[in-house]
This record gives sequence, C-alpha cells and structure tokens, in this order.
Amino acid sequence: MVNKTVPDIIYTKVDEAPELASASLLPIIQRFAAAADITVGTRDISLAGRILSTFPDKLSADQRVSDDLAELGELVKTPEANVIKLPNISASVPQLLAAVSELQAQGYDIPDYPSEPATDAEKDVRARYDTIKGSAVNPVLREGNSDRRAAAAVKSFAQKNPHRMGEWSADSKTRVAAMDGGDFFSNEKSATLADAAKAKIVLETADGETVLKDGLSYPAGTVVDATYMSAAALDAFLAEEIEKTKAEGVLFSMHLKATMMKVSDPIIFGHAVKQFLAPVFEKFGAEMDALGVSPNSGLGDLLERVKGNADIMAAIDETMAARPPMYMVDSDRGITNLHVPSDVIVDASMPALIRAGGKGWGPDNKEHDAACVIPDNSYAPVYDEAIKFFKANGKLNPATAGTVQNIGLMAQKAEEYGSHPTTFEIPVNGSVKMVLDDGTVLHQHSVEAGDIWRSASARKAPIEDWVNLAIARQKATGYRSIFWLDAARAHDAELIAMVKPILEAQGVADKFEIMTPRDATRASLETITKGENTIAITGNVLRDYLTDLFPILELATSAKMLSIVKLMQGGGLFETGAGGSAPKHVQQLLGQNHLRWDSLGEFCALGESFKFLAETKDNARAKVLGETVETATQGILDNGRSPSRKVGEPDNRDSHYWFARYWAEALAAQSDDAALAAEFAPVAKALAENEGKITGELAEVQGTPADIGGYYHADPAKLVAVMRPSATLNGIIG
Ligand SMILES: NC(=O)C1=CN([C@@H]2O[C@H](COP(=O)(O)OP(=O)(O)OC[C@H]3O[C@@H](n4cnc5c(N)ncnc54)[C@H](OP(=O)(O)O)[C@@H]3O)[C@@H](O)[C@H]2O)C=CC1
Ligand SMILES: O=C(O)CCC(=O)C(=O)O
Ligand SMILES: [Mg+2]
Repeated sequence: MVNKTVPDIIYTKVDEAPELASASLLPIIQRFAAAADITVGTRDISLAGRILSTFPDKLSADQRVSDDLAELGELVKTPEANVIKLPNISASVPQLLAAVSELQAQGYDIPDYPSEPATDAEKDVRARYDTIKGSAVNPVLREGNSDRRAAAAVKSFAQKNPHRMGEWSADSKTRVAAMDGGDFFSNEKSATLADAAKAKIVLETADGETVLKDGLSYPAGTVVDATYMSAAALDAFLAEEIEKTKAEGVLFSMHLKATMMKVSDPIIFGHAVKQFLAPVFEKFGAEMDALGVSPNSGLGDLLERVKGNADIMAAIDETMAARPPMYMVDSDRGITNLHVPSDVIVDASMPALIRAGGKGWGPDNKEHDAACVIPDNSYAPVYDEAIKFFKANGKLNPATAGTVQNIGLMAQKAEEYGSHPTTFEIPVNGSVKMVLDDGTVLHQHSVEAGDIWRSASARKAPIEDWVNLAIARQKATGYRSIFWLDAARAHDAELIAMVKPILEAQGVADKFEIMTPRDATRASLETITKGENTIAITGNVLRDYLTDLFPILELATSAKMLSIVKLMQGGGLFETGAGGSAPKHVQQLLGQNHLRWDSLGEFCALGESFKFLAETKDNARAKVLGETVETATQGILDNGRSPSRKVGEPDNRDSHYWFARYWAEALAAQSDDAALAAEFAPVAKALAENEGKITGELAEVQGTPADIGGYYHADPAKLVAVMRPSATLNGIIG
C-alpha cells in the first residue's frame, strides 16, 4: 500500500451518528484549515474499515484498504501525533455479524464469522475477527492518560439553560445489586514487580498443566493483579436477584460493559440470560445447543434461532410471564435488556437511569423503578451511593451544581481495560498460577470450571504521568482533588503506595484526598451540590464511568465534554465528547432524515487540536484557527444553535452551517492574521446573506426516509447527498 503523507491533523473516520455528522462537518473544517495551509486528513477506524483491512487476501486490489489503525497506533507513539478521535463502535458479536453480512452483500468476499471454529483455517479467521471485536481501537490509540472536563463555556451554558431532571422520591424502590463475595473485587490479588519480568499463566489440574498464556513481559514497577469471578457464586446471585426483583415489583435490569470488557462481560451477560430462562435451558438445553444458541449473544439471537420450535417458544413465554418485568431498550419494538449484550452499556445506562429519577422503561411502555444488577462490586458502590444520595437529597440542580472533572489512568492499556488477552473462562477445576520467569508464583487461585479468571496490569511510567497530570490540574484549578482509591482493595493499595510518595516528594500531599469510590461519590456529590468543583482522579474504569455519570447529570449528555489525551511521547489525541456513537440517532436519520447528533464535542476537540498544533509546531495561523473555533463554539451555545431532537426542527446540519458562519465571522473580525481576515470576510458575508436560503434547503429534506446505502459501510456519494443537501452552503464552502 502507498505510504500516505501524514496530514497536520488526522480526523478519524468512524461509524454511526458521528460519521454521519462528519460528512457534513469535515468539508467545512478542511476548507477553513486549507486557508491556513493546514492539512486535515482522515484515517479509517470504523468497524467496516477494520474488517476490510483484516482480510486483504480475500479482496480484489480495488477493494483493499490500508490498516489505518495500525498506522495510527504507531503515530500516537511519536511527538508528531495530532489526532481528533471520534467515538467508534466497539462491536459485540451481533454487531460484528451484521457488519460482515452487510459487507458480503456489497460484494466483499470476506469469510463468515466462525462461532465455533473447528479447522485451523476457521481458527485463523476467528482469531482475526477477535482482534476487531469489542473495544479494539481505543486501547491502541490511548498512549496517554485522560483529562476530561466540560469547557468553561459549556458548563456555564448548562447552568444558564438547565435541562430537565427526573424527580427522585425518598421511597423510590430503585437500588443497585452487587455480589458480596466470589466476584472480581473480593478475589483480587495484586503485587508491584520490583524488577522487569516475563510471565506465563498456567492452569494446573489433576491431569497436568495447561499454559493459558505465555510470553507476557512487564517492566519494573508494574502493578500486576489477578482475580476471578466464581461462576457458581454469580449464578446464585443472579437467581436470588431475579426472585427478589419479582417480589419488589420493579424492573430487572443488568448493567455491564460487554463492549470494552469484551471477554469477561459477554460471559457474565450469558449467565444472566441463562438464569433468567433457567427452566427453558433445563428442559431444552440440548435442543437449543443443536440450534446453535449461545446465551452470550443474547435473547435476540436466541429467539431468532429457536423461533421455529413451538415447544421452546411456549416455554420461553411461560418463563418470561413468571419473571419480573424487564428493563427495556426499546419497548415499542420489544427489545429487552437481555436481547443484545452491547445494548445496555453501564457507563451510559446507569447515568441515564439516575438522571431520570431512578426510572427505566418497562414492557408496558411506562417508567418504573428498577433493580440495577451490576454483579462485580468493584465500582457498583458508585451508583449505589449516588442513588442513595439522590433519594435522601432529591435531584441535582444543574443550574447551580458545580462540576466533577476527571483525570484518568489510561495509558498503555492500564488496568481492567487492558486485560482481554489475559482473561479466561476456565474449562476445568484446578488452580490458576501466574508464574514469573525466575519461577516465583506471583498469584494463585483455586478455580472451578466456568469461573472467569483475569489478570490486569498498570505500568509505572503511566502511573507516574497520571499523578503528575493530577498535580498539574489541581494547581491550575485549586479544586478539591480526590484520588478514588480503596485501600482495602488489593490493586488500589498498590497504587496508593505509589501515589503517596510522589505527592509527598512534590510537597503537595495536603492538596489531595484519597477515598474509596463510595466515599468519593458522596463527597463529590456534596461538593457539586454546594456549587463547588472537584477533580476525580481515578483508574481507567472509573474514568470511563464518571465521565458519563457527572456530565449526564450536569450537562444532560457527555457528548459536550472536552476530552484530551496528552500522549506520553509528546503528541496529542483529542477525543470528542465522552459518549458513544448513538445508534438511535442513525435510526432517526434513516426514518425521518433528521440527525440530532450534537457536534459540540467535535468543536471542542477541534479547537484544542489547532491550539496544540500552534504550540508544538509554532504555527501562528493554527493559533488563530483555534481561537476562532472557540469563538464559534461560544456562538453556537450563546445563540442556541445546537441540534433539536425533533424532526422538522434544526438538526446537526444546521448547527454546522452556524458553526461555519460564526467561525468565518470570527476569522474576518480578528487582526492577528490579515490574510485570513481578508479571505473569510466574503465567506462570512455570503453565509449571512444566504441564511434563509440555506436553512430552507436544509429544512426541505427533513421528514422523509434517507438512503445512505449501508449502515456499517455507507455509500460515500449517497452519504454526501444526504448530509450536504444545501447547494447554496456547499457552493460557499467550495
Ligand atoms: N470513545 C468511544 O469510542 C466510545 C464508543 N462507544 C460505542 O458507542 C456505541 C453506543 O454506545 P452507548 O452506550 O449507546 O452510548 P451513546 O453515548 O452512543 O448513547 C447514549 C445516548 O446519549 C446521547 N448522546 C450521545 N452522544 C450524543 C451526541 N453527540 N449528541 C446528542 N446526544 C448524544 C443520546 O441520547 P438520546 O438518544 O436521548 O438523544 C444517546 O442515545 C457502542 O458501540 C459503544 O461501544 C461508547 C462510548 C465511547
Ligand atoms: O472503547 C470503548 O468501548 C468505549 C470507551 C468509552 O466508553 C469511553 O472512553 O468513555
Ligand atoms: Mg464511556
């Protein structure tokens, strides 16, 4: 493949709603940047792009695509990196299957996904697909720690225009259920390696030793954990919670992260499907097996496979009728919580439920209290405490609430989010050992068949960088700064032992508190309720969870977050927002040609990316572009130009028109660069003079279905036609 020259700024090509938005926004960005001789190019990290780049041997020369993720993975390890990263799909198996069949229908001769690979060839195909599955992009690009917060303008807009919040009542029956033993939290062991080491993971059984993983290698100072979730304890817990929920008369809901935790959480999800339908599995287990049912793929896939068998269908109906009502993903279409493993993702689902006053949607299309099952107890206390806080104190008031910012340990696949290659569903009873090359047994657990064992690690350099980033942000803001670490948890105790000496050496220990996640949740909610601000300094999972939880309460959405990853080798990665790819938004576009995706996250990231370019490359024109992007973003907020959720009202495309107009006006008005001012004065004028015509052309297309020629792999020409429907605007942008 030709080696493309690296543009000044890379804008990632992704999937679903953000990719639809890019079709409209990116041409504007490229046009404005070109005026300052700055190149903005794309690299494809979409699910479809990643599938195609994985099977070059199956494609014709003109179908082949380059492996852009691999290229970006190298780039982020250099000081040259300046990447704007939009959210991409972290595919569950059902999503992967759908993308594969769409590509096959488009004429790409890629292989089927082998669900039960038998031959060597099938195993090879499966191994290749497994690299694409789940969260396969973020861990590759995130070679730095995370700094996520609402920009000052965004926070002040939310305070001036508070969104609706559901009411909390003191007698709400909504609660969080987590295991009180046998889970990852309670079985965790952790150690910090004094010296660099190689390691292997073995399973010892009565029949001998099986190597689960070899060739692991850790630098000195790495914190290495091992833990497991007992399948028997999980099943007992789930069975009990299903009964308890039934007795309480609330919705049964299950909140996991089957995307990011792509090995462990689909298995846990499968246990829930099996427990919920336990009588059906007891009676028809063999038949369902023969029909290819895999509980890990969810109820949706299961129903599809058994729908021809009336006996099984009757047993399912009978069981479901005896179960508690389920929390619904889409009650109109009958999609339950257990249909697809990736439909309910804890970081977004729990905050949405909490924002709604502890309510979820039931099968009757009405809101109800819910039992929120989050099996592992490592982070469930955050939601439990938040719910208790709101029951006692009532809903948060976004008009007066302060903010919770986040500094997250993320670099180099830190902690649980890097544990997929070292996570195993144990096949037979035995003992799992993590053995170092000098023979030391670092960790050991007795396990039973079905238990989920995993090892996670965090390296020293990222940990130090994270603490230093926290020190810098505390210094810059003066905010109450809390490390969310639990001294009683094995992993956190190791981190605390590294954090404290750094704080002491820098003479700032008195500026920081260290609290358990539960206590920190309460302290943070108390702080923001008073209108004050705080910084949550957390590990990787809480980084993810909290940067949805607090933004959704404070700003209504995490899409508006500023998300900066200061890469450890000096580059910059600017993530847009903190939320996902909003599949519901695509459905609305396809049905009504209205895109409610808010690109505020992209605007914020773009401003930061230009400013970073200005600093690292001493590029004065990039500075002008960065500052004027900020003015334009402010203009969007001040004048209420964000997209509406309803068809017939201004949408994402209208907001891009306004962004271009405010940006051009700001460029025309500034005096740092006369050439840019002269170039954009007529653009600003044309955009203003044609306002009615452009907004009319944009409005005209709404209300009827839109065809983009594919869900995962749209037809570029059709996509452009849908997302750039104003000939007048296109003419001015050029
Ligand atoms: N960094 C990344 O790459 C991330 C990727 N993901 C991936 O995204 C997919 C969907 O995840 P999911 O958990 O449903 O989360 P989403 O954030 O996509 O959706 C949750 C809800 O948030 C609202 N929302 C999110 N972004 C915007 C936006 N820009 N403008 C307006 N509203 C917004 C929407 O609410 P409403 O419908 O009410 O308008 C949406 O339905 C998954 O494949 C997941 O793996 C998830 C998180 C981060
Ligand atoms: O990579 C993923 O799967 C999701 C990432 C995410 O949710 C986040 O970073 O906030
Ligand atoms: Mg998240």
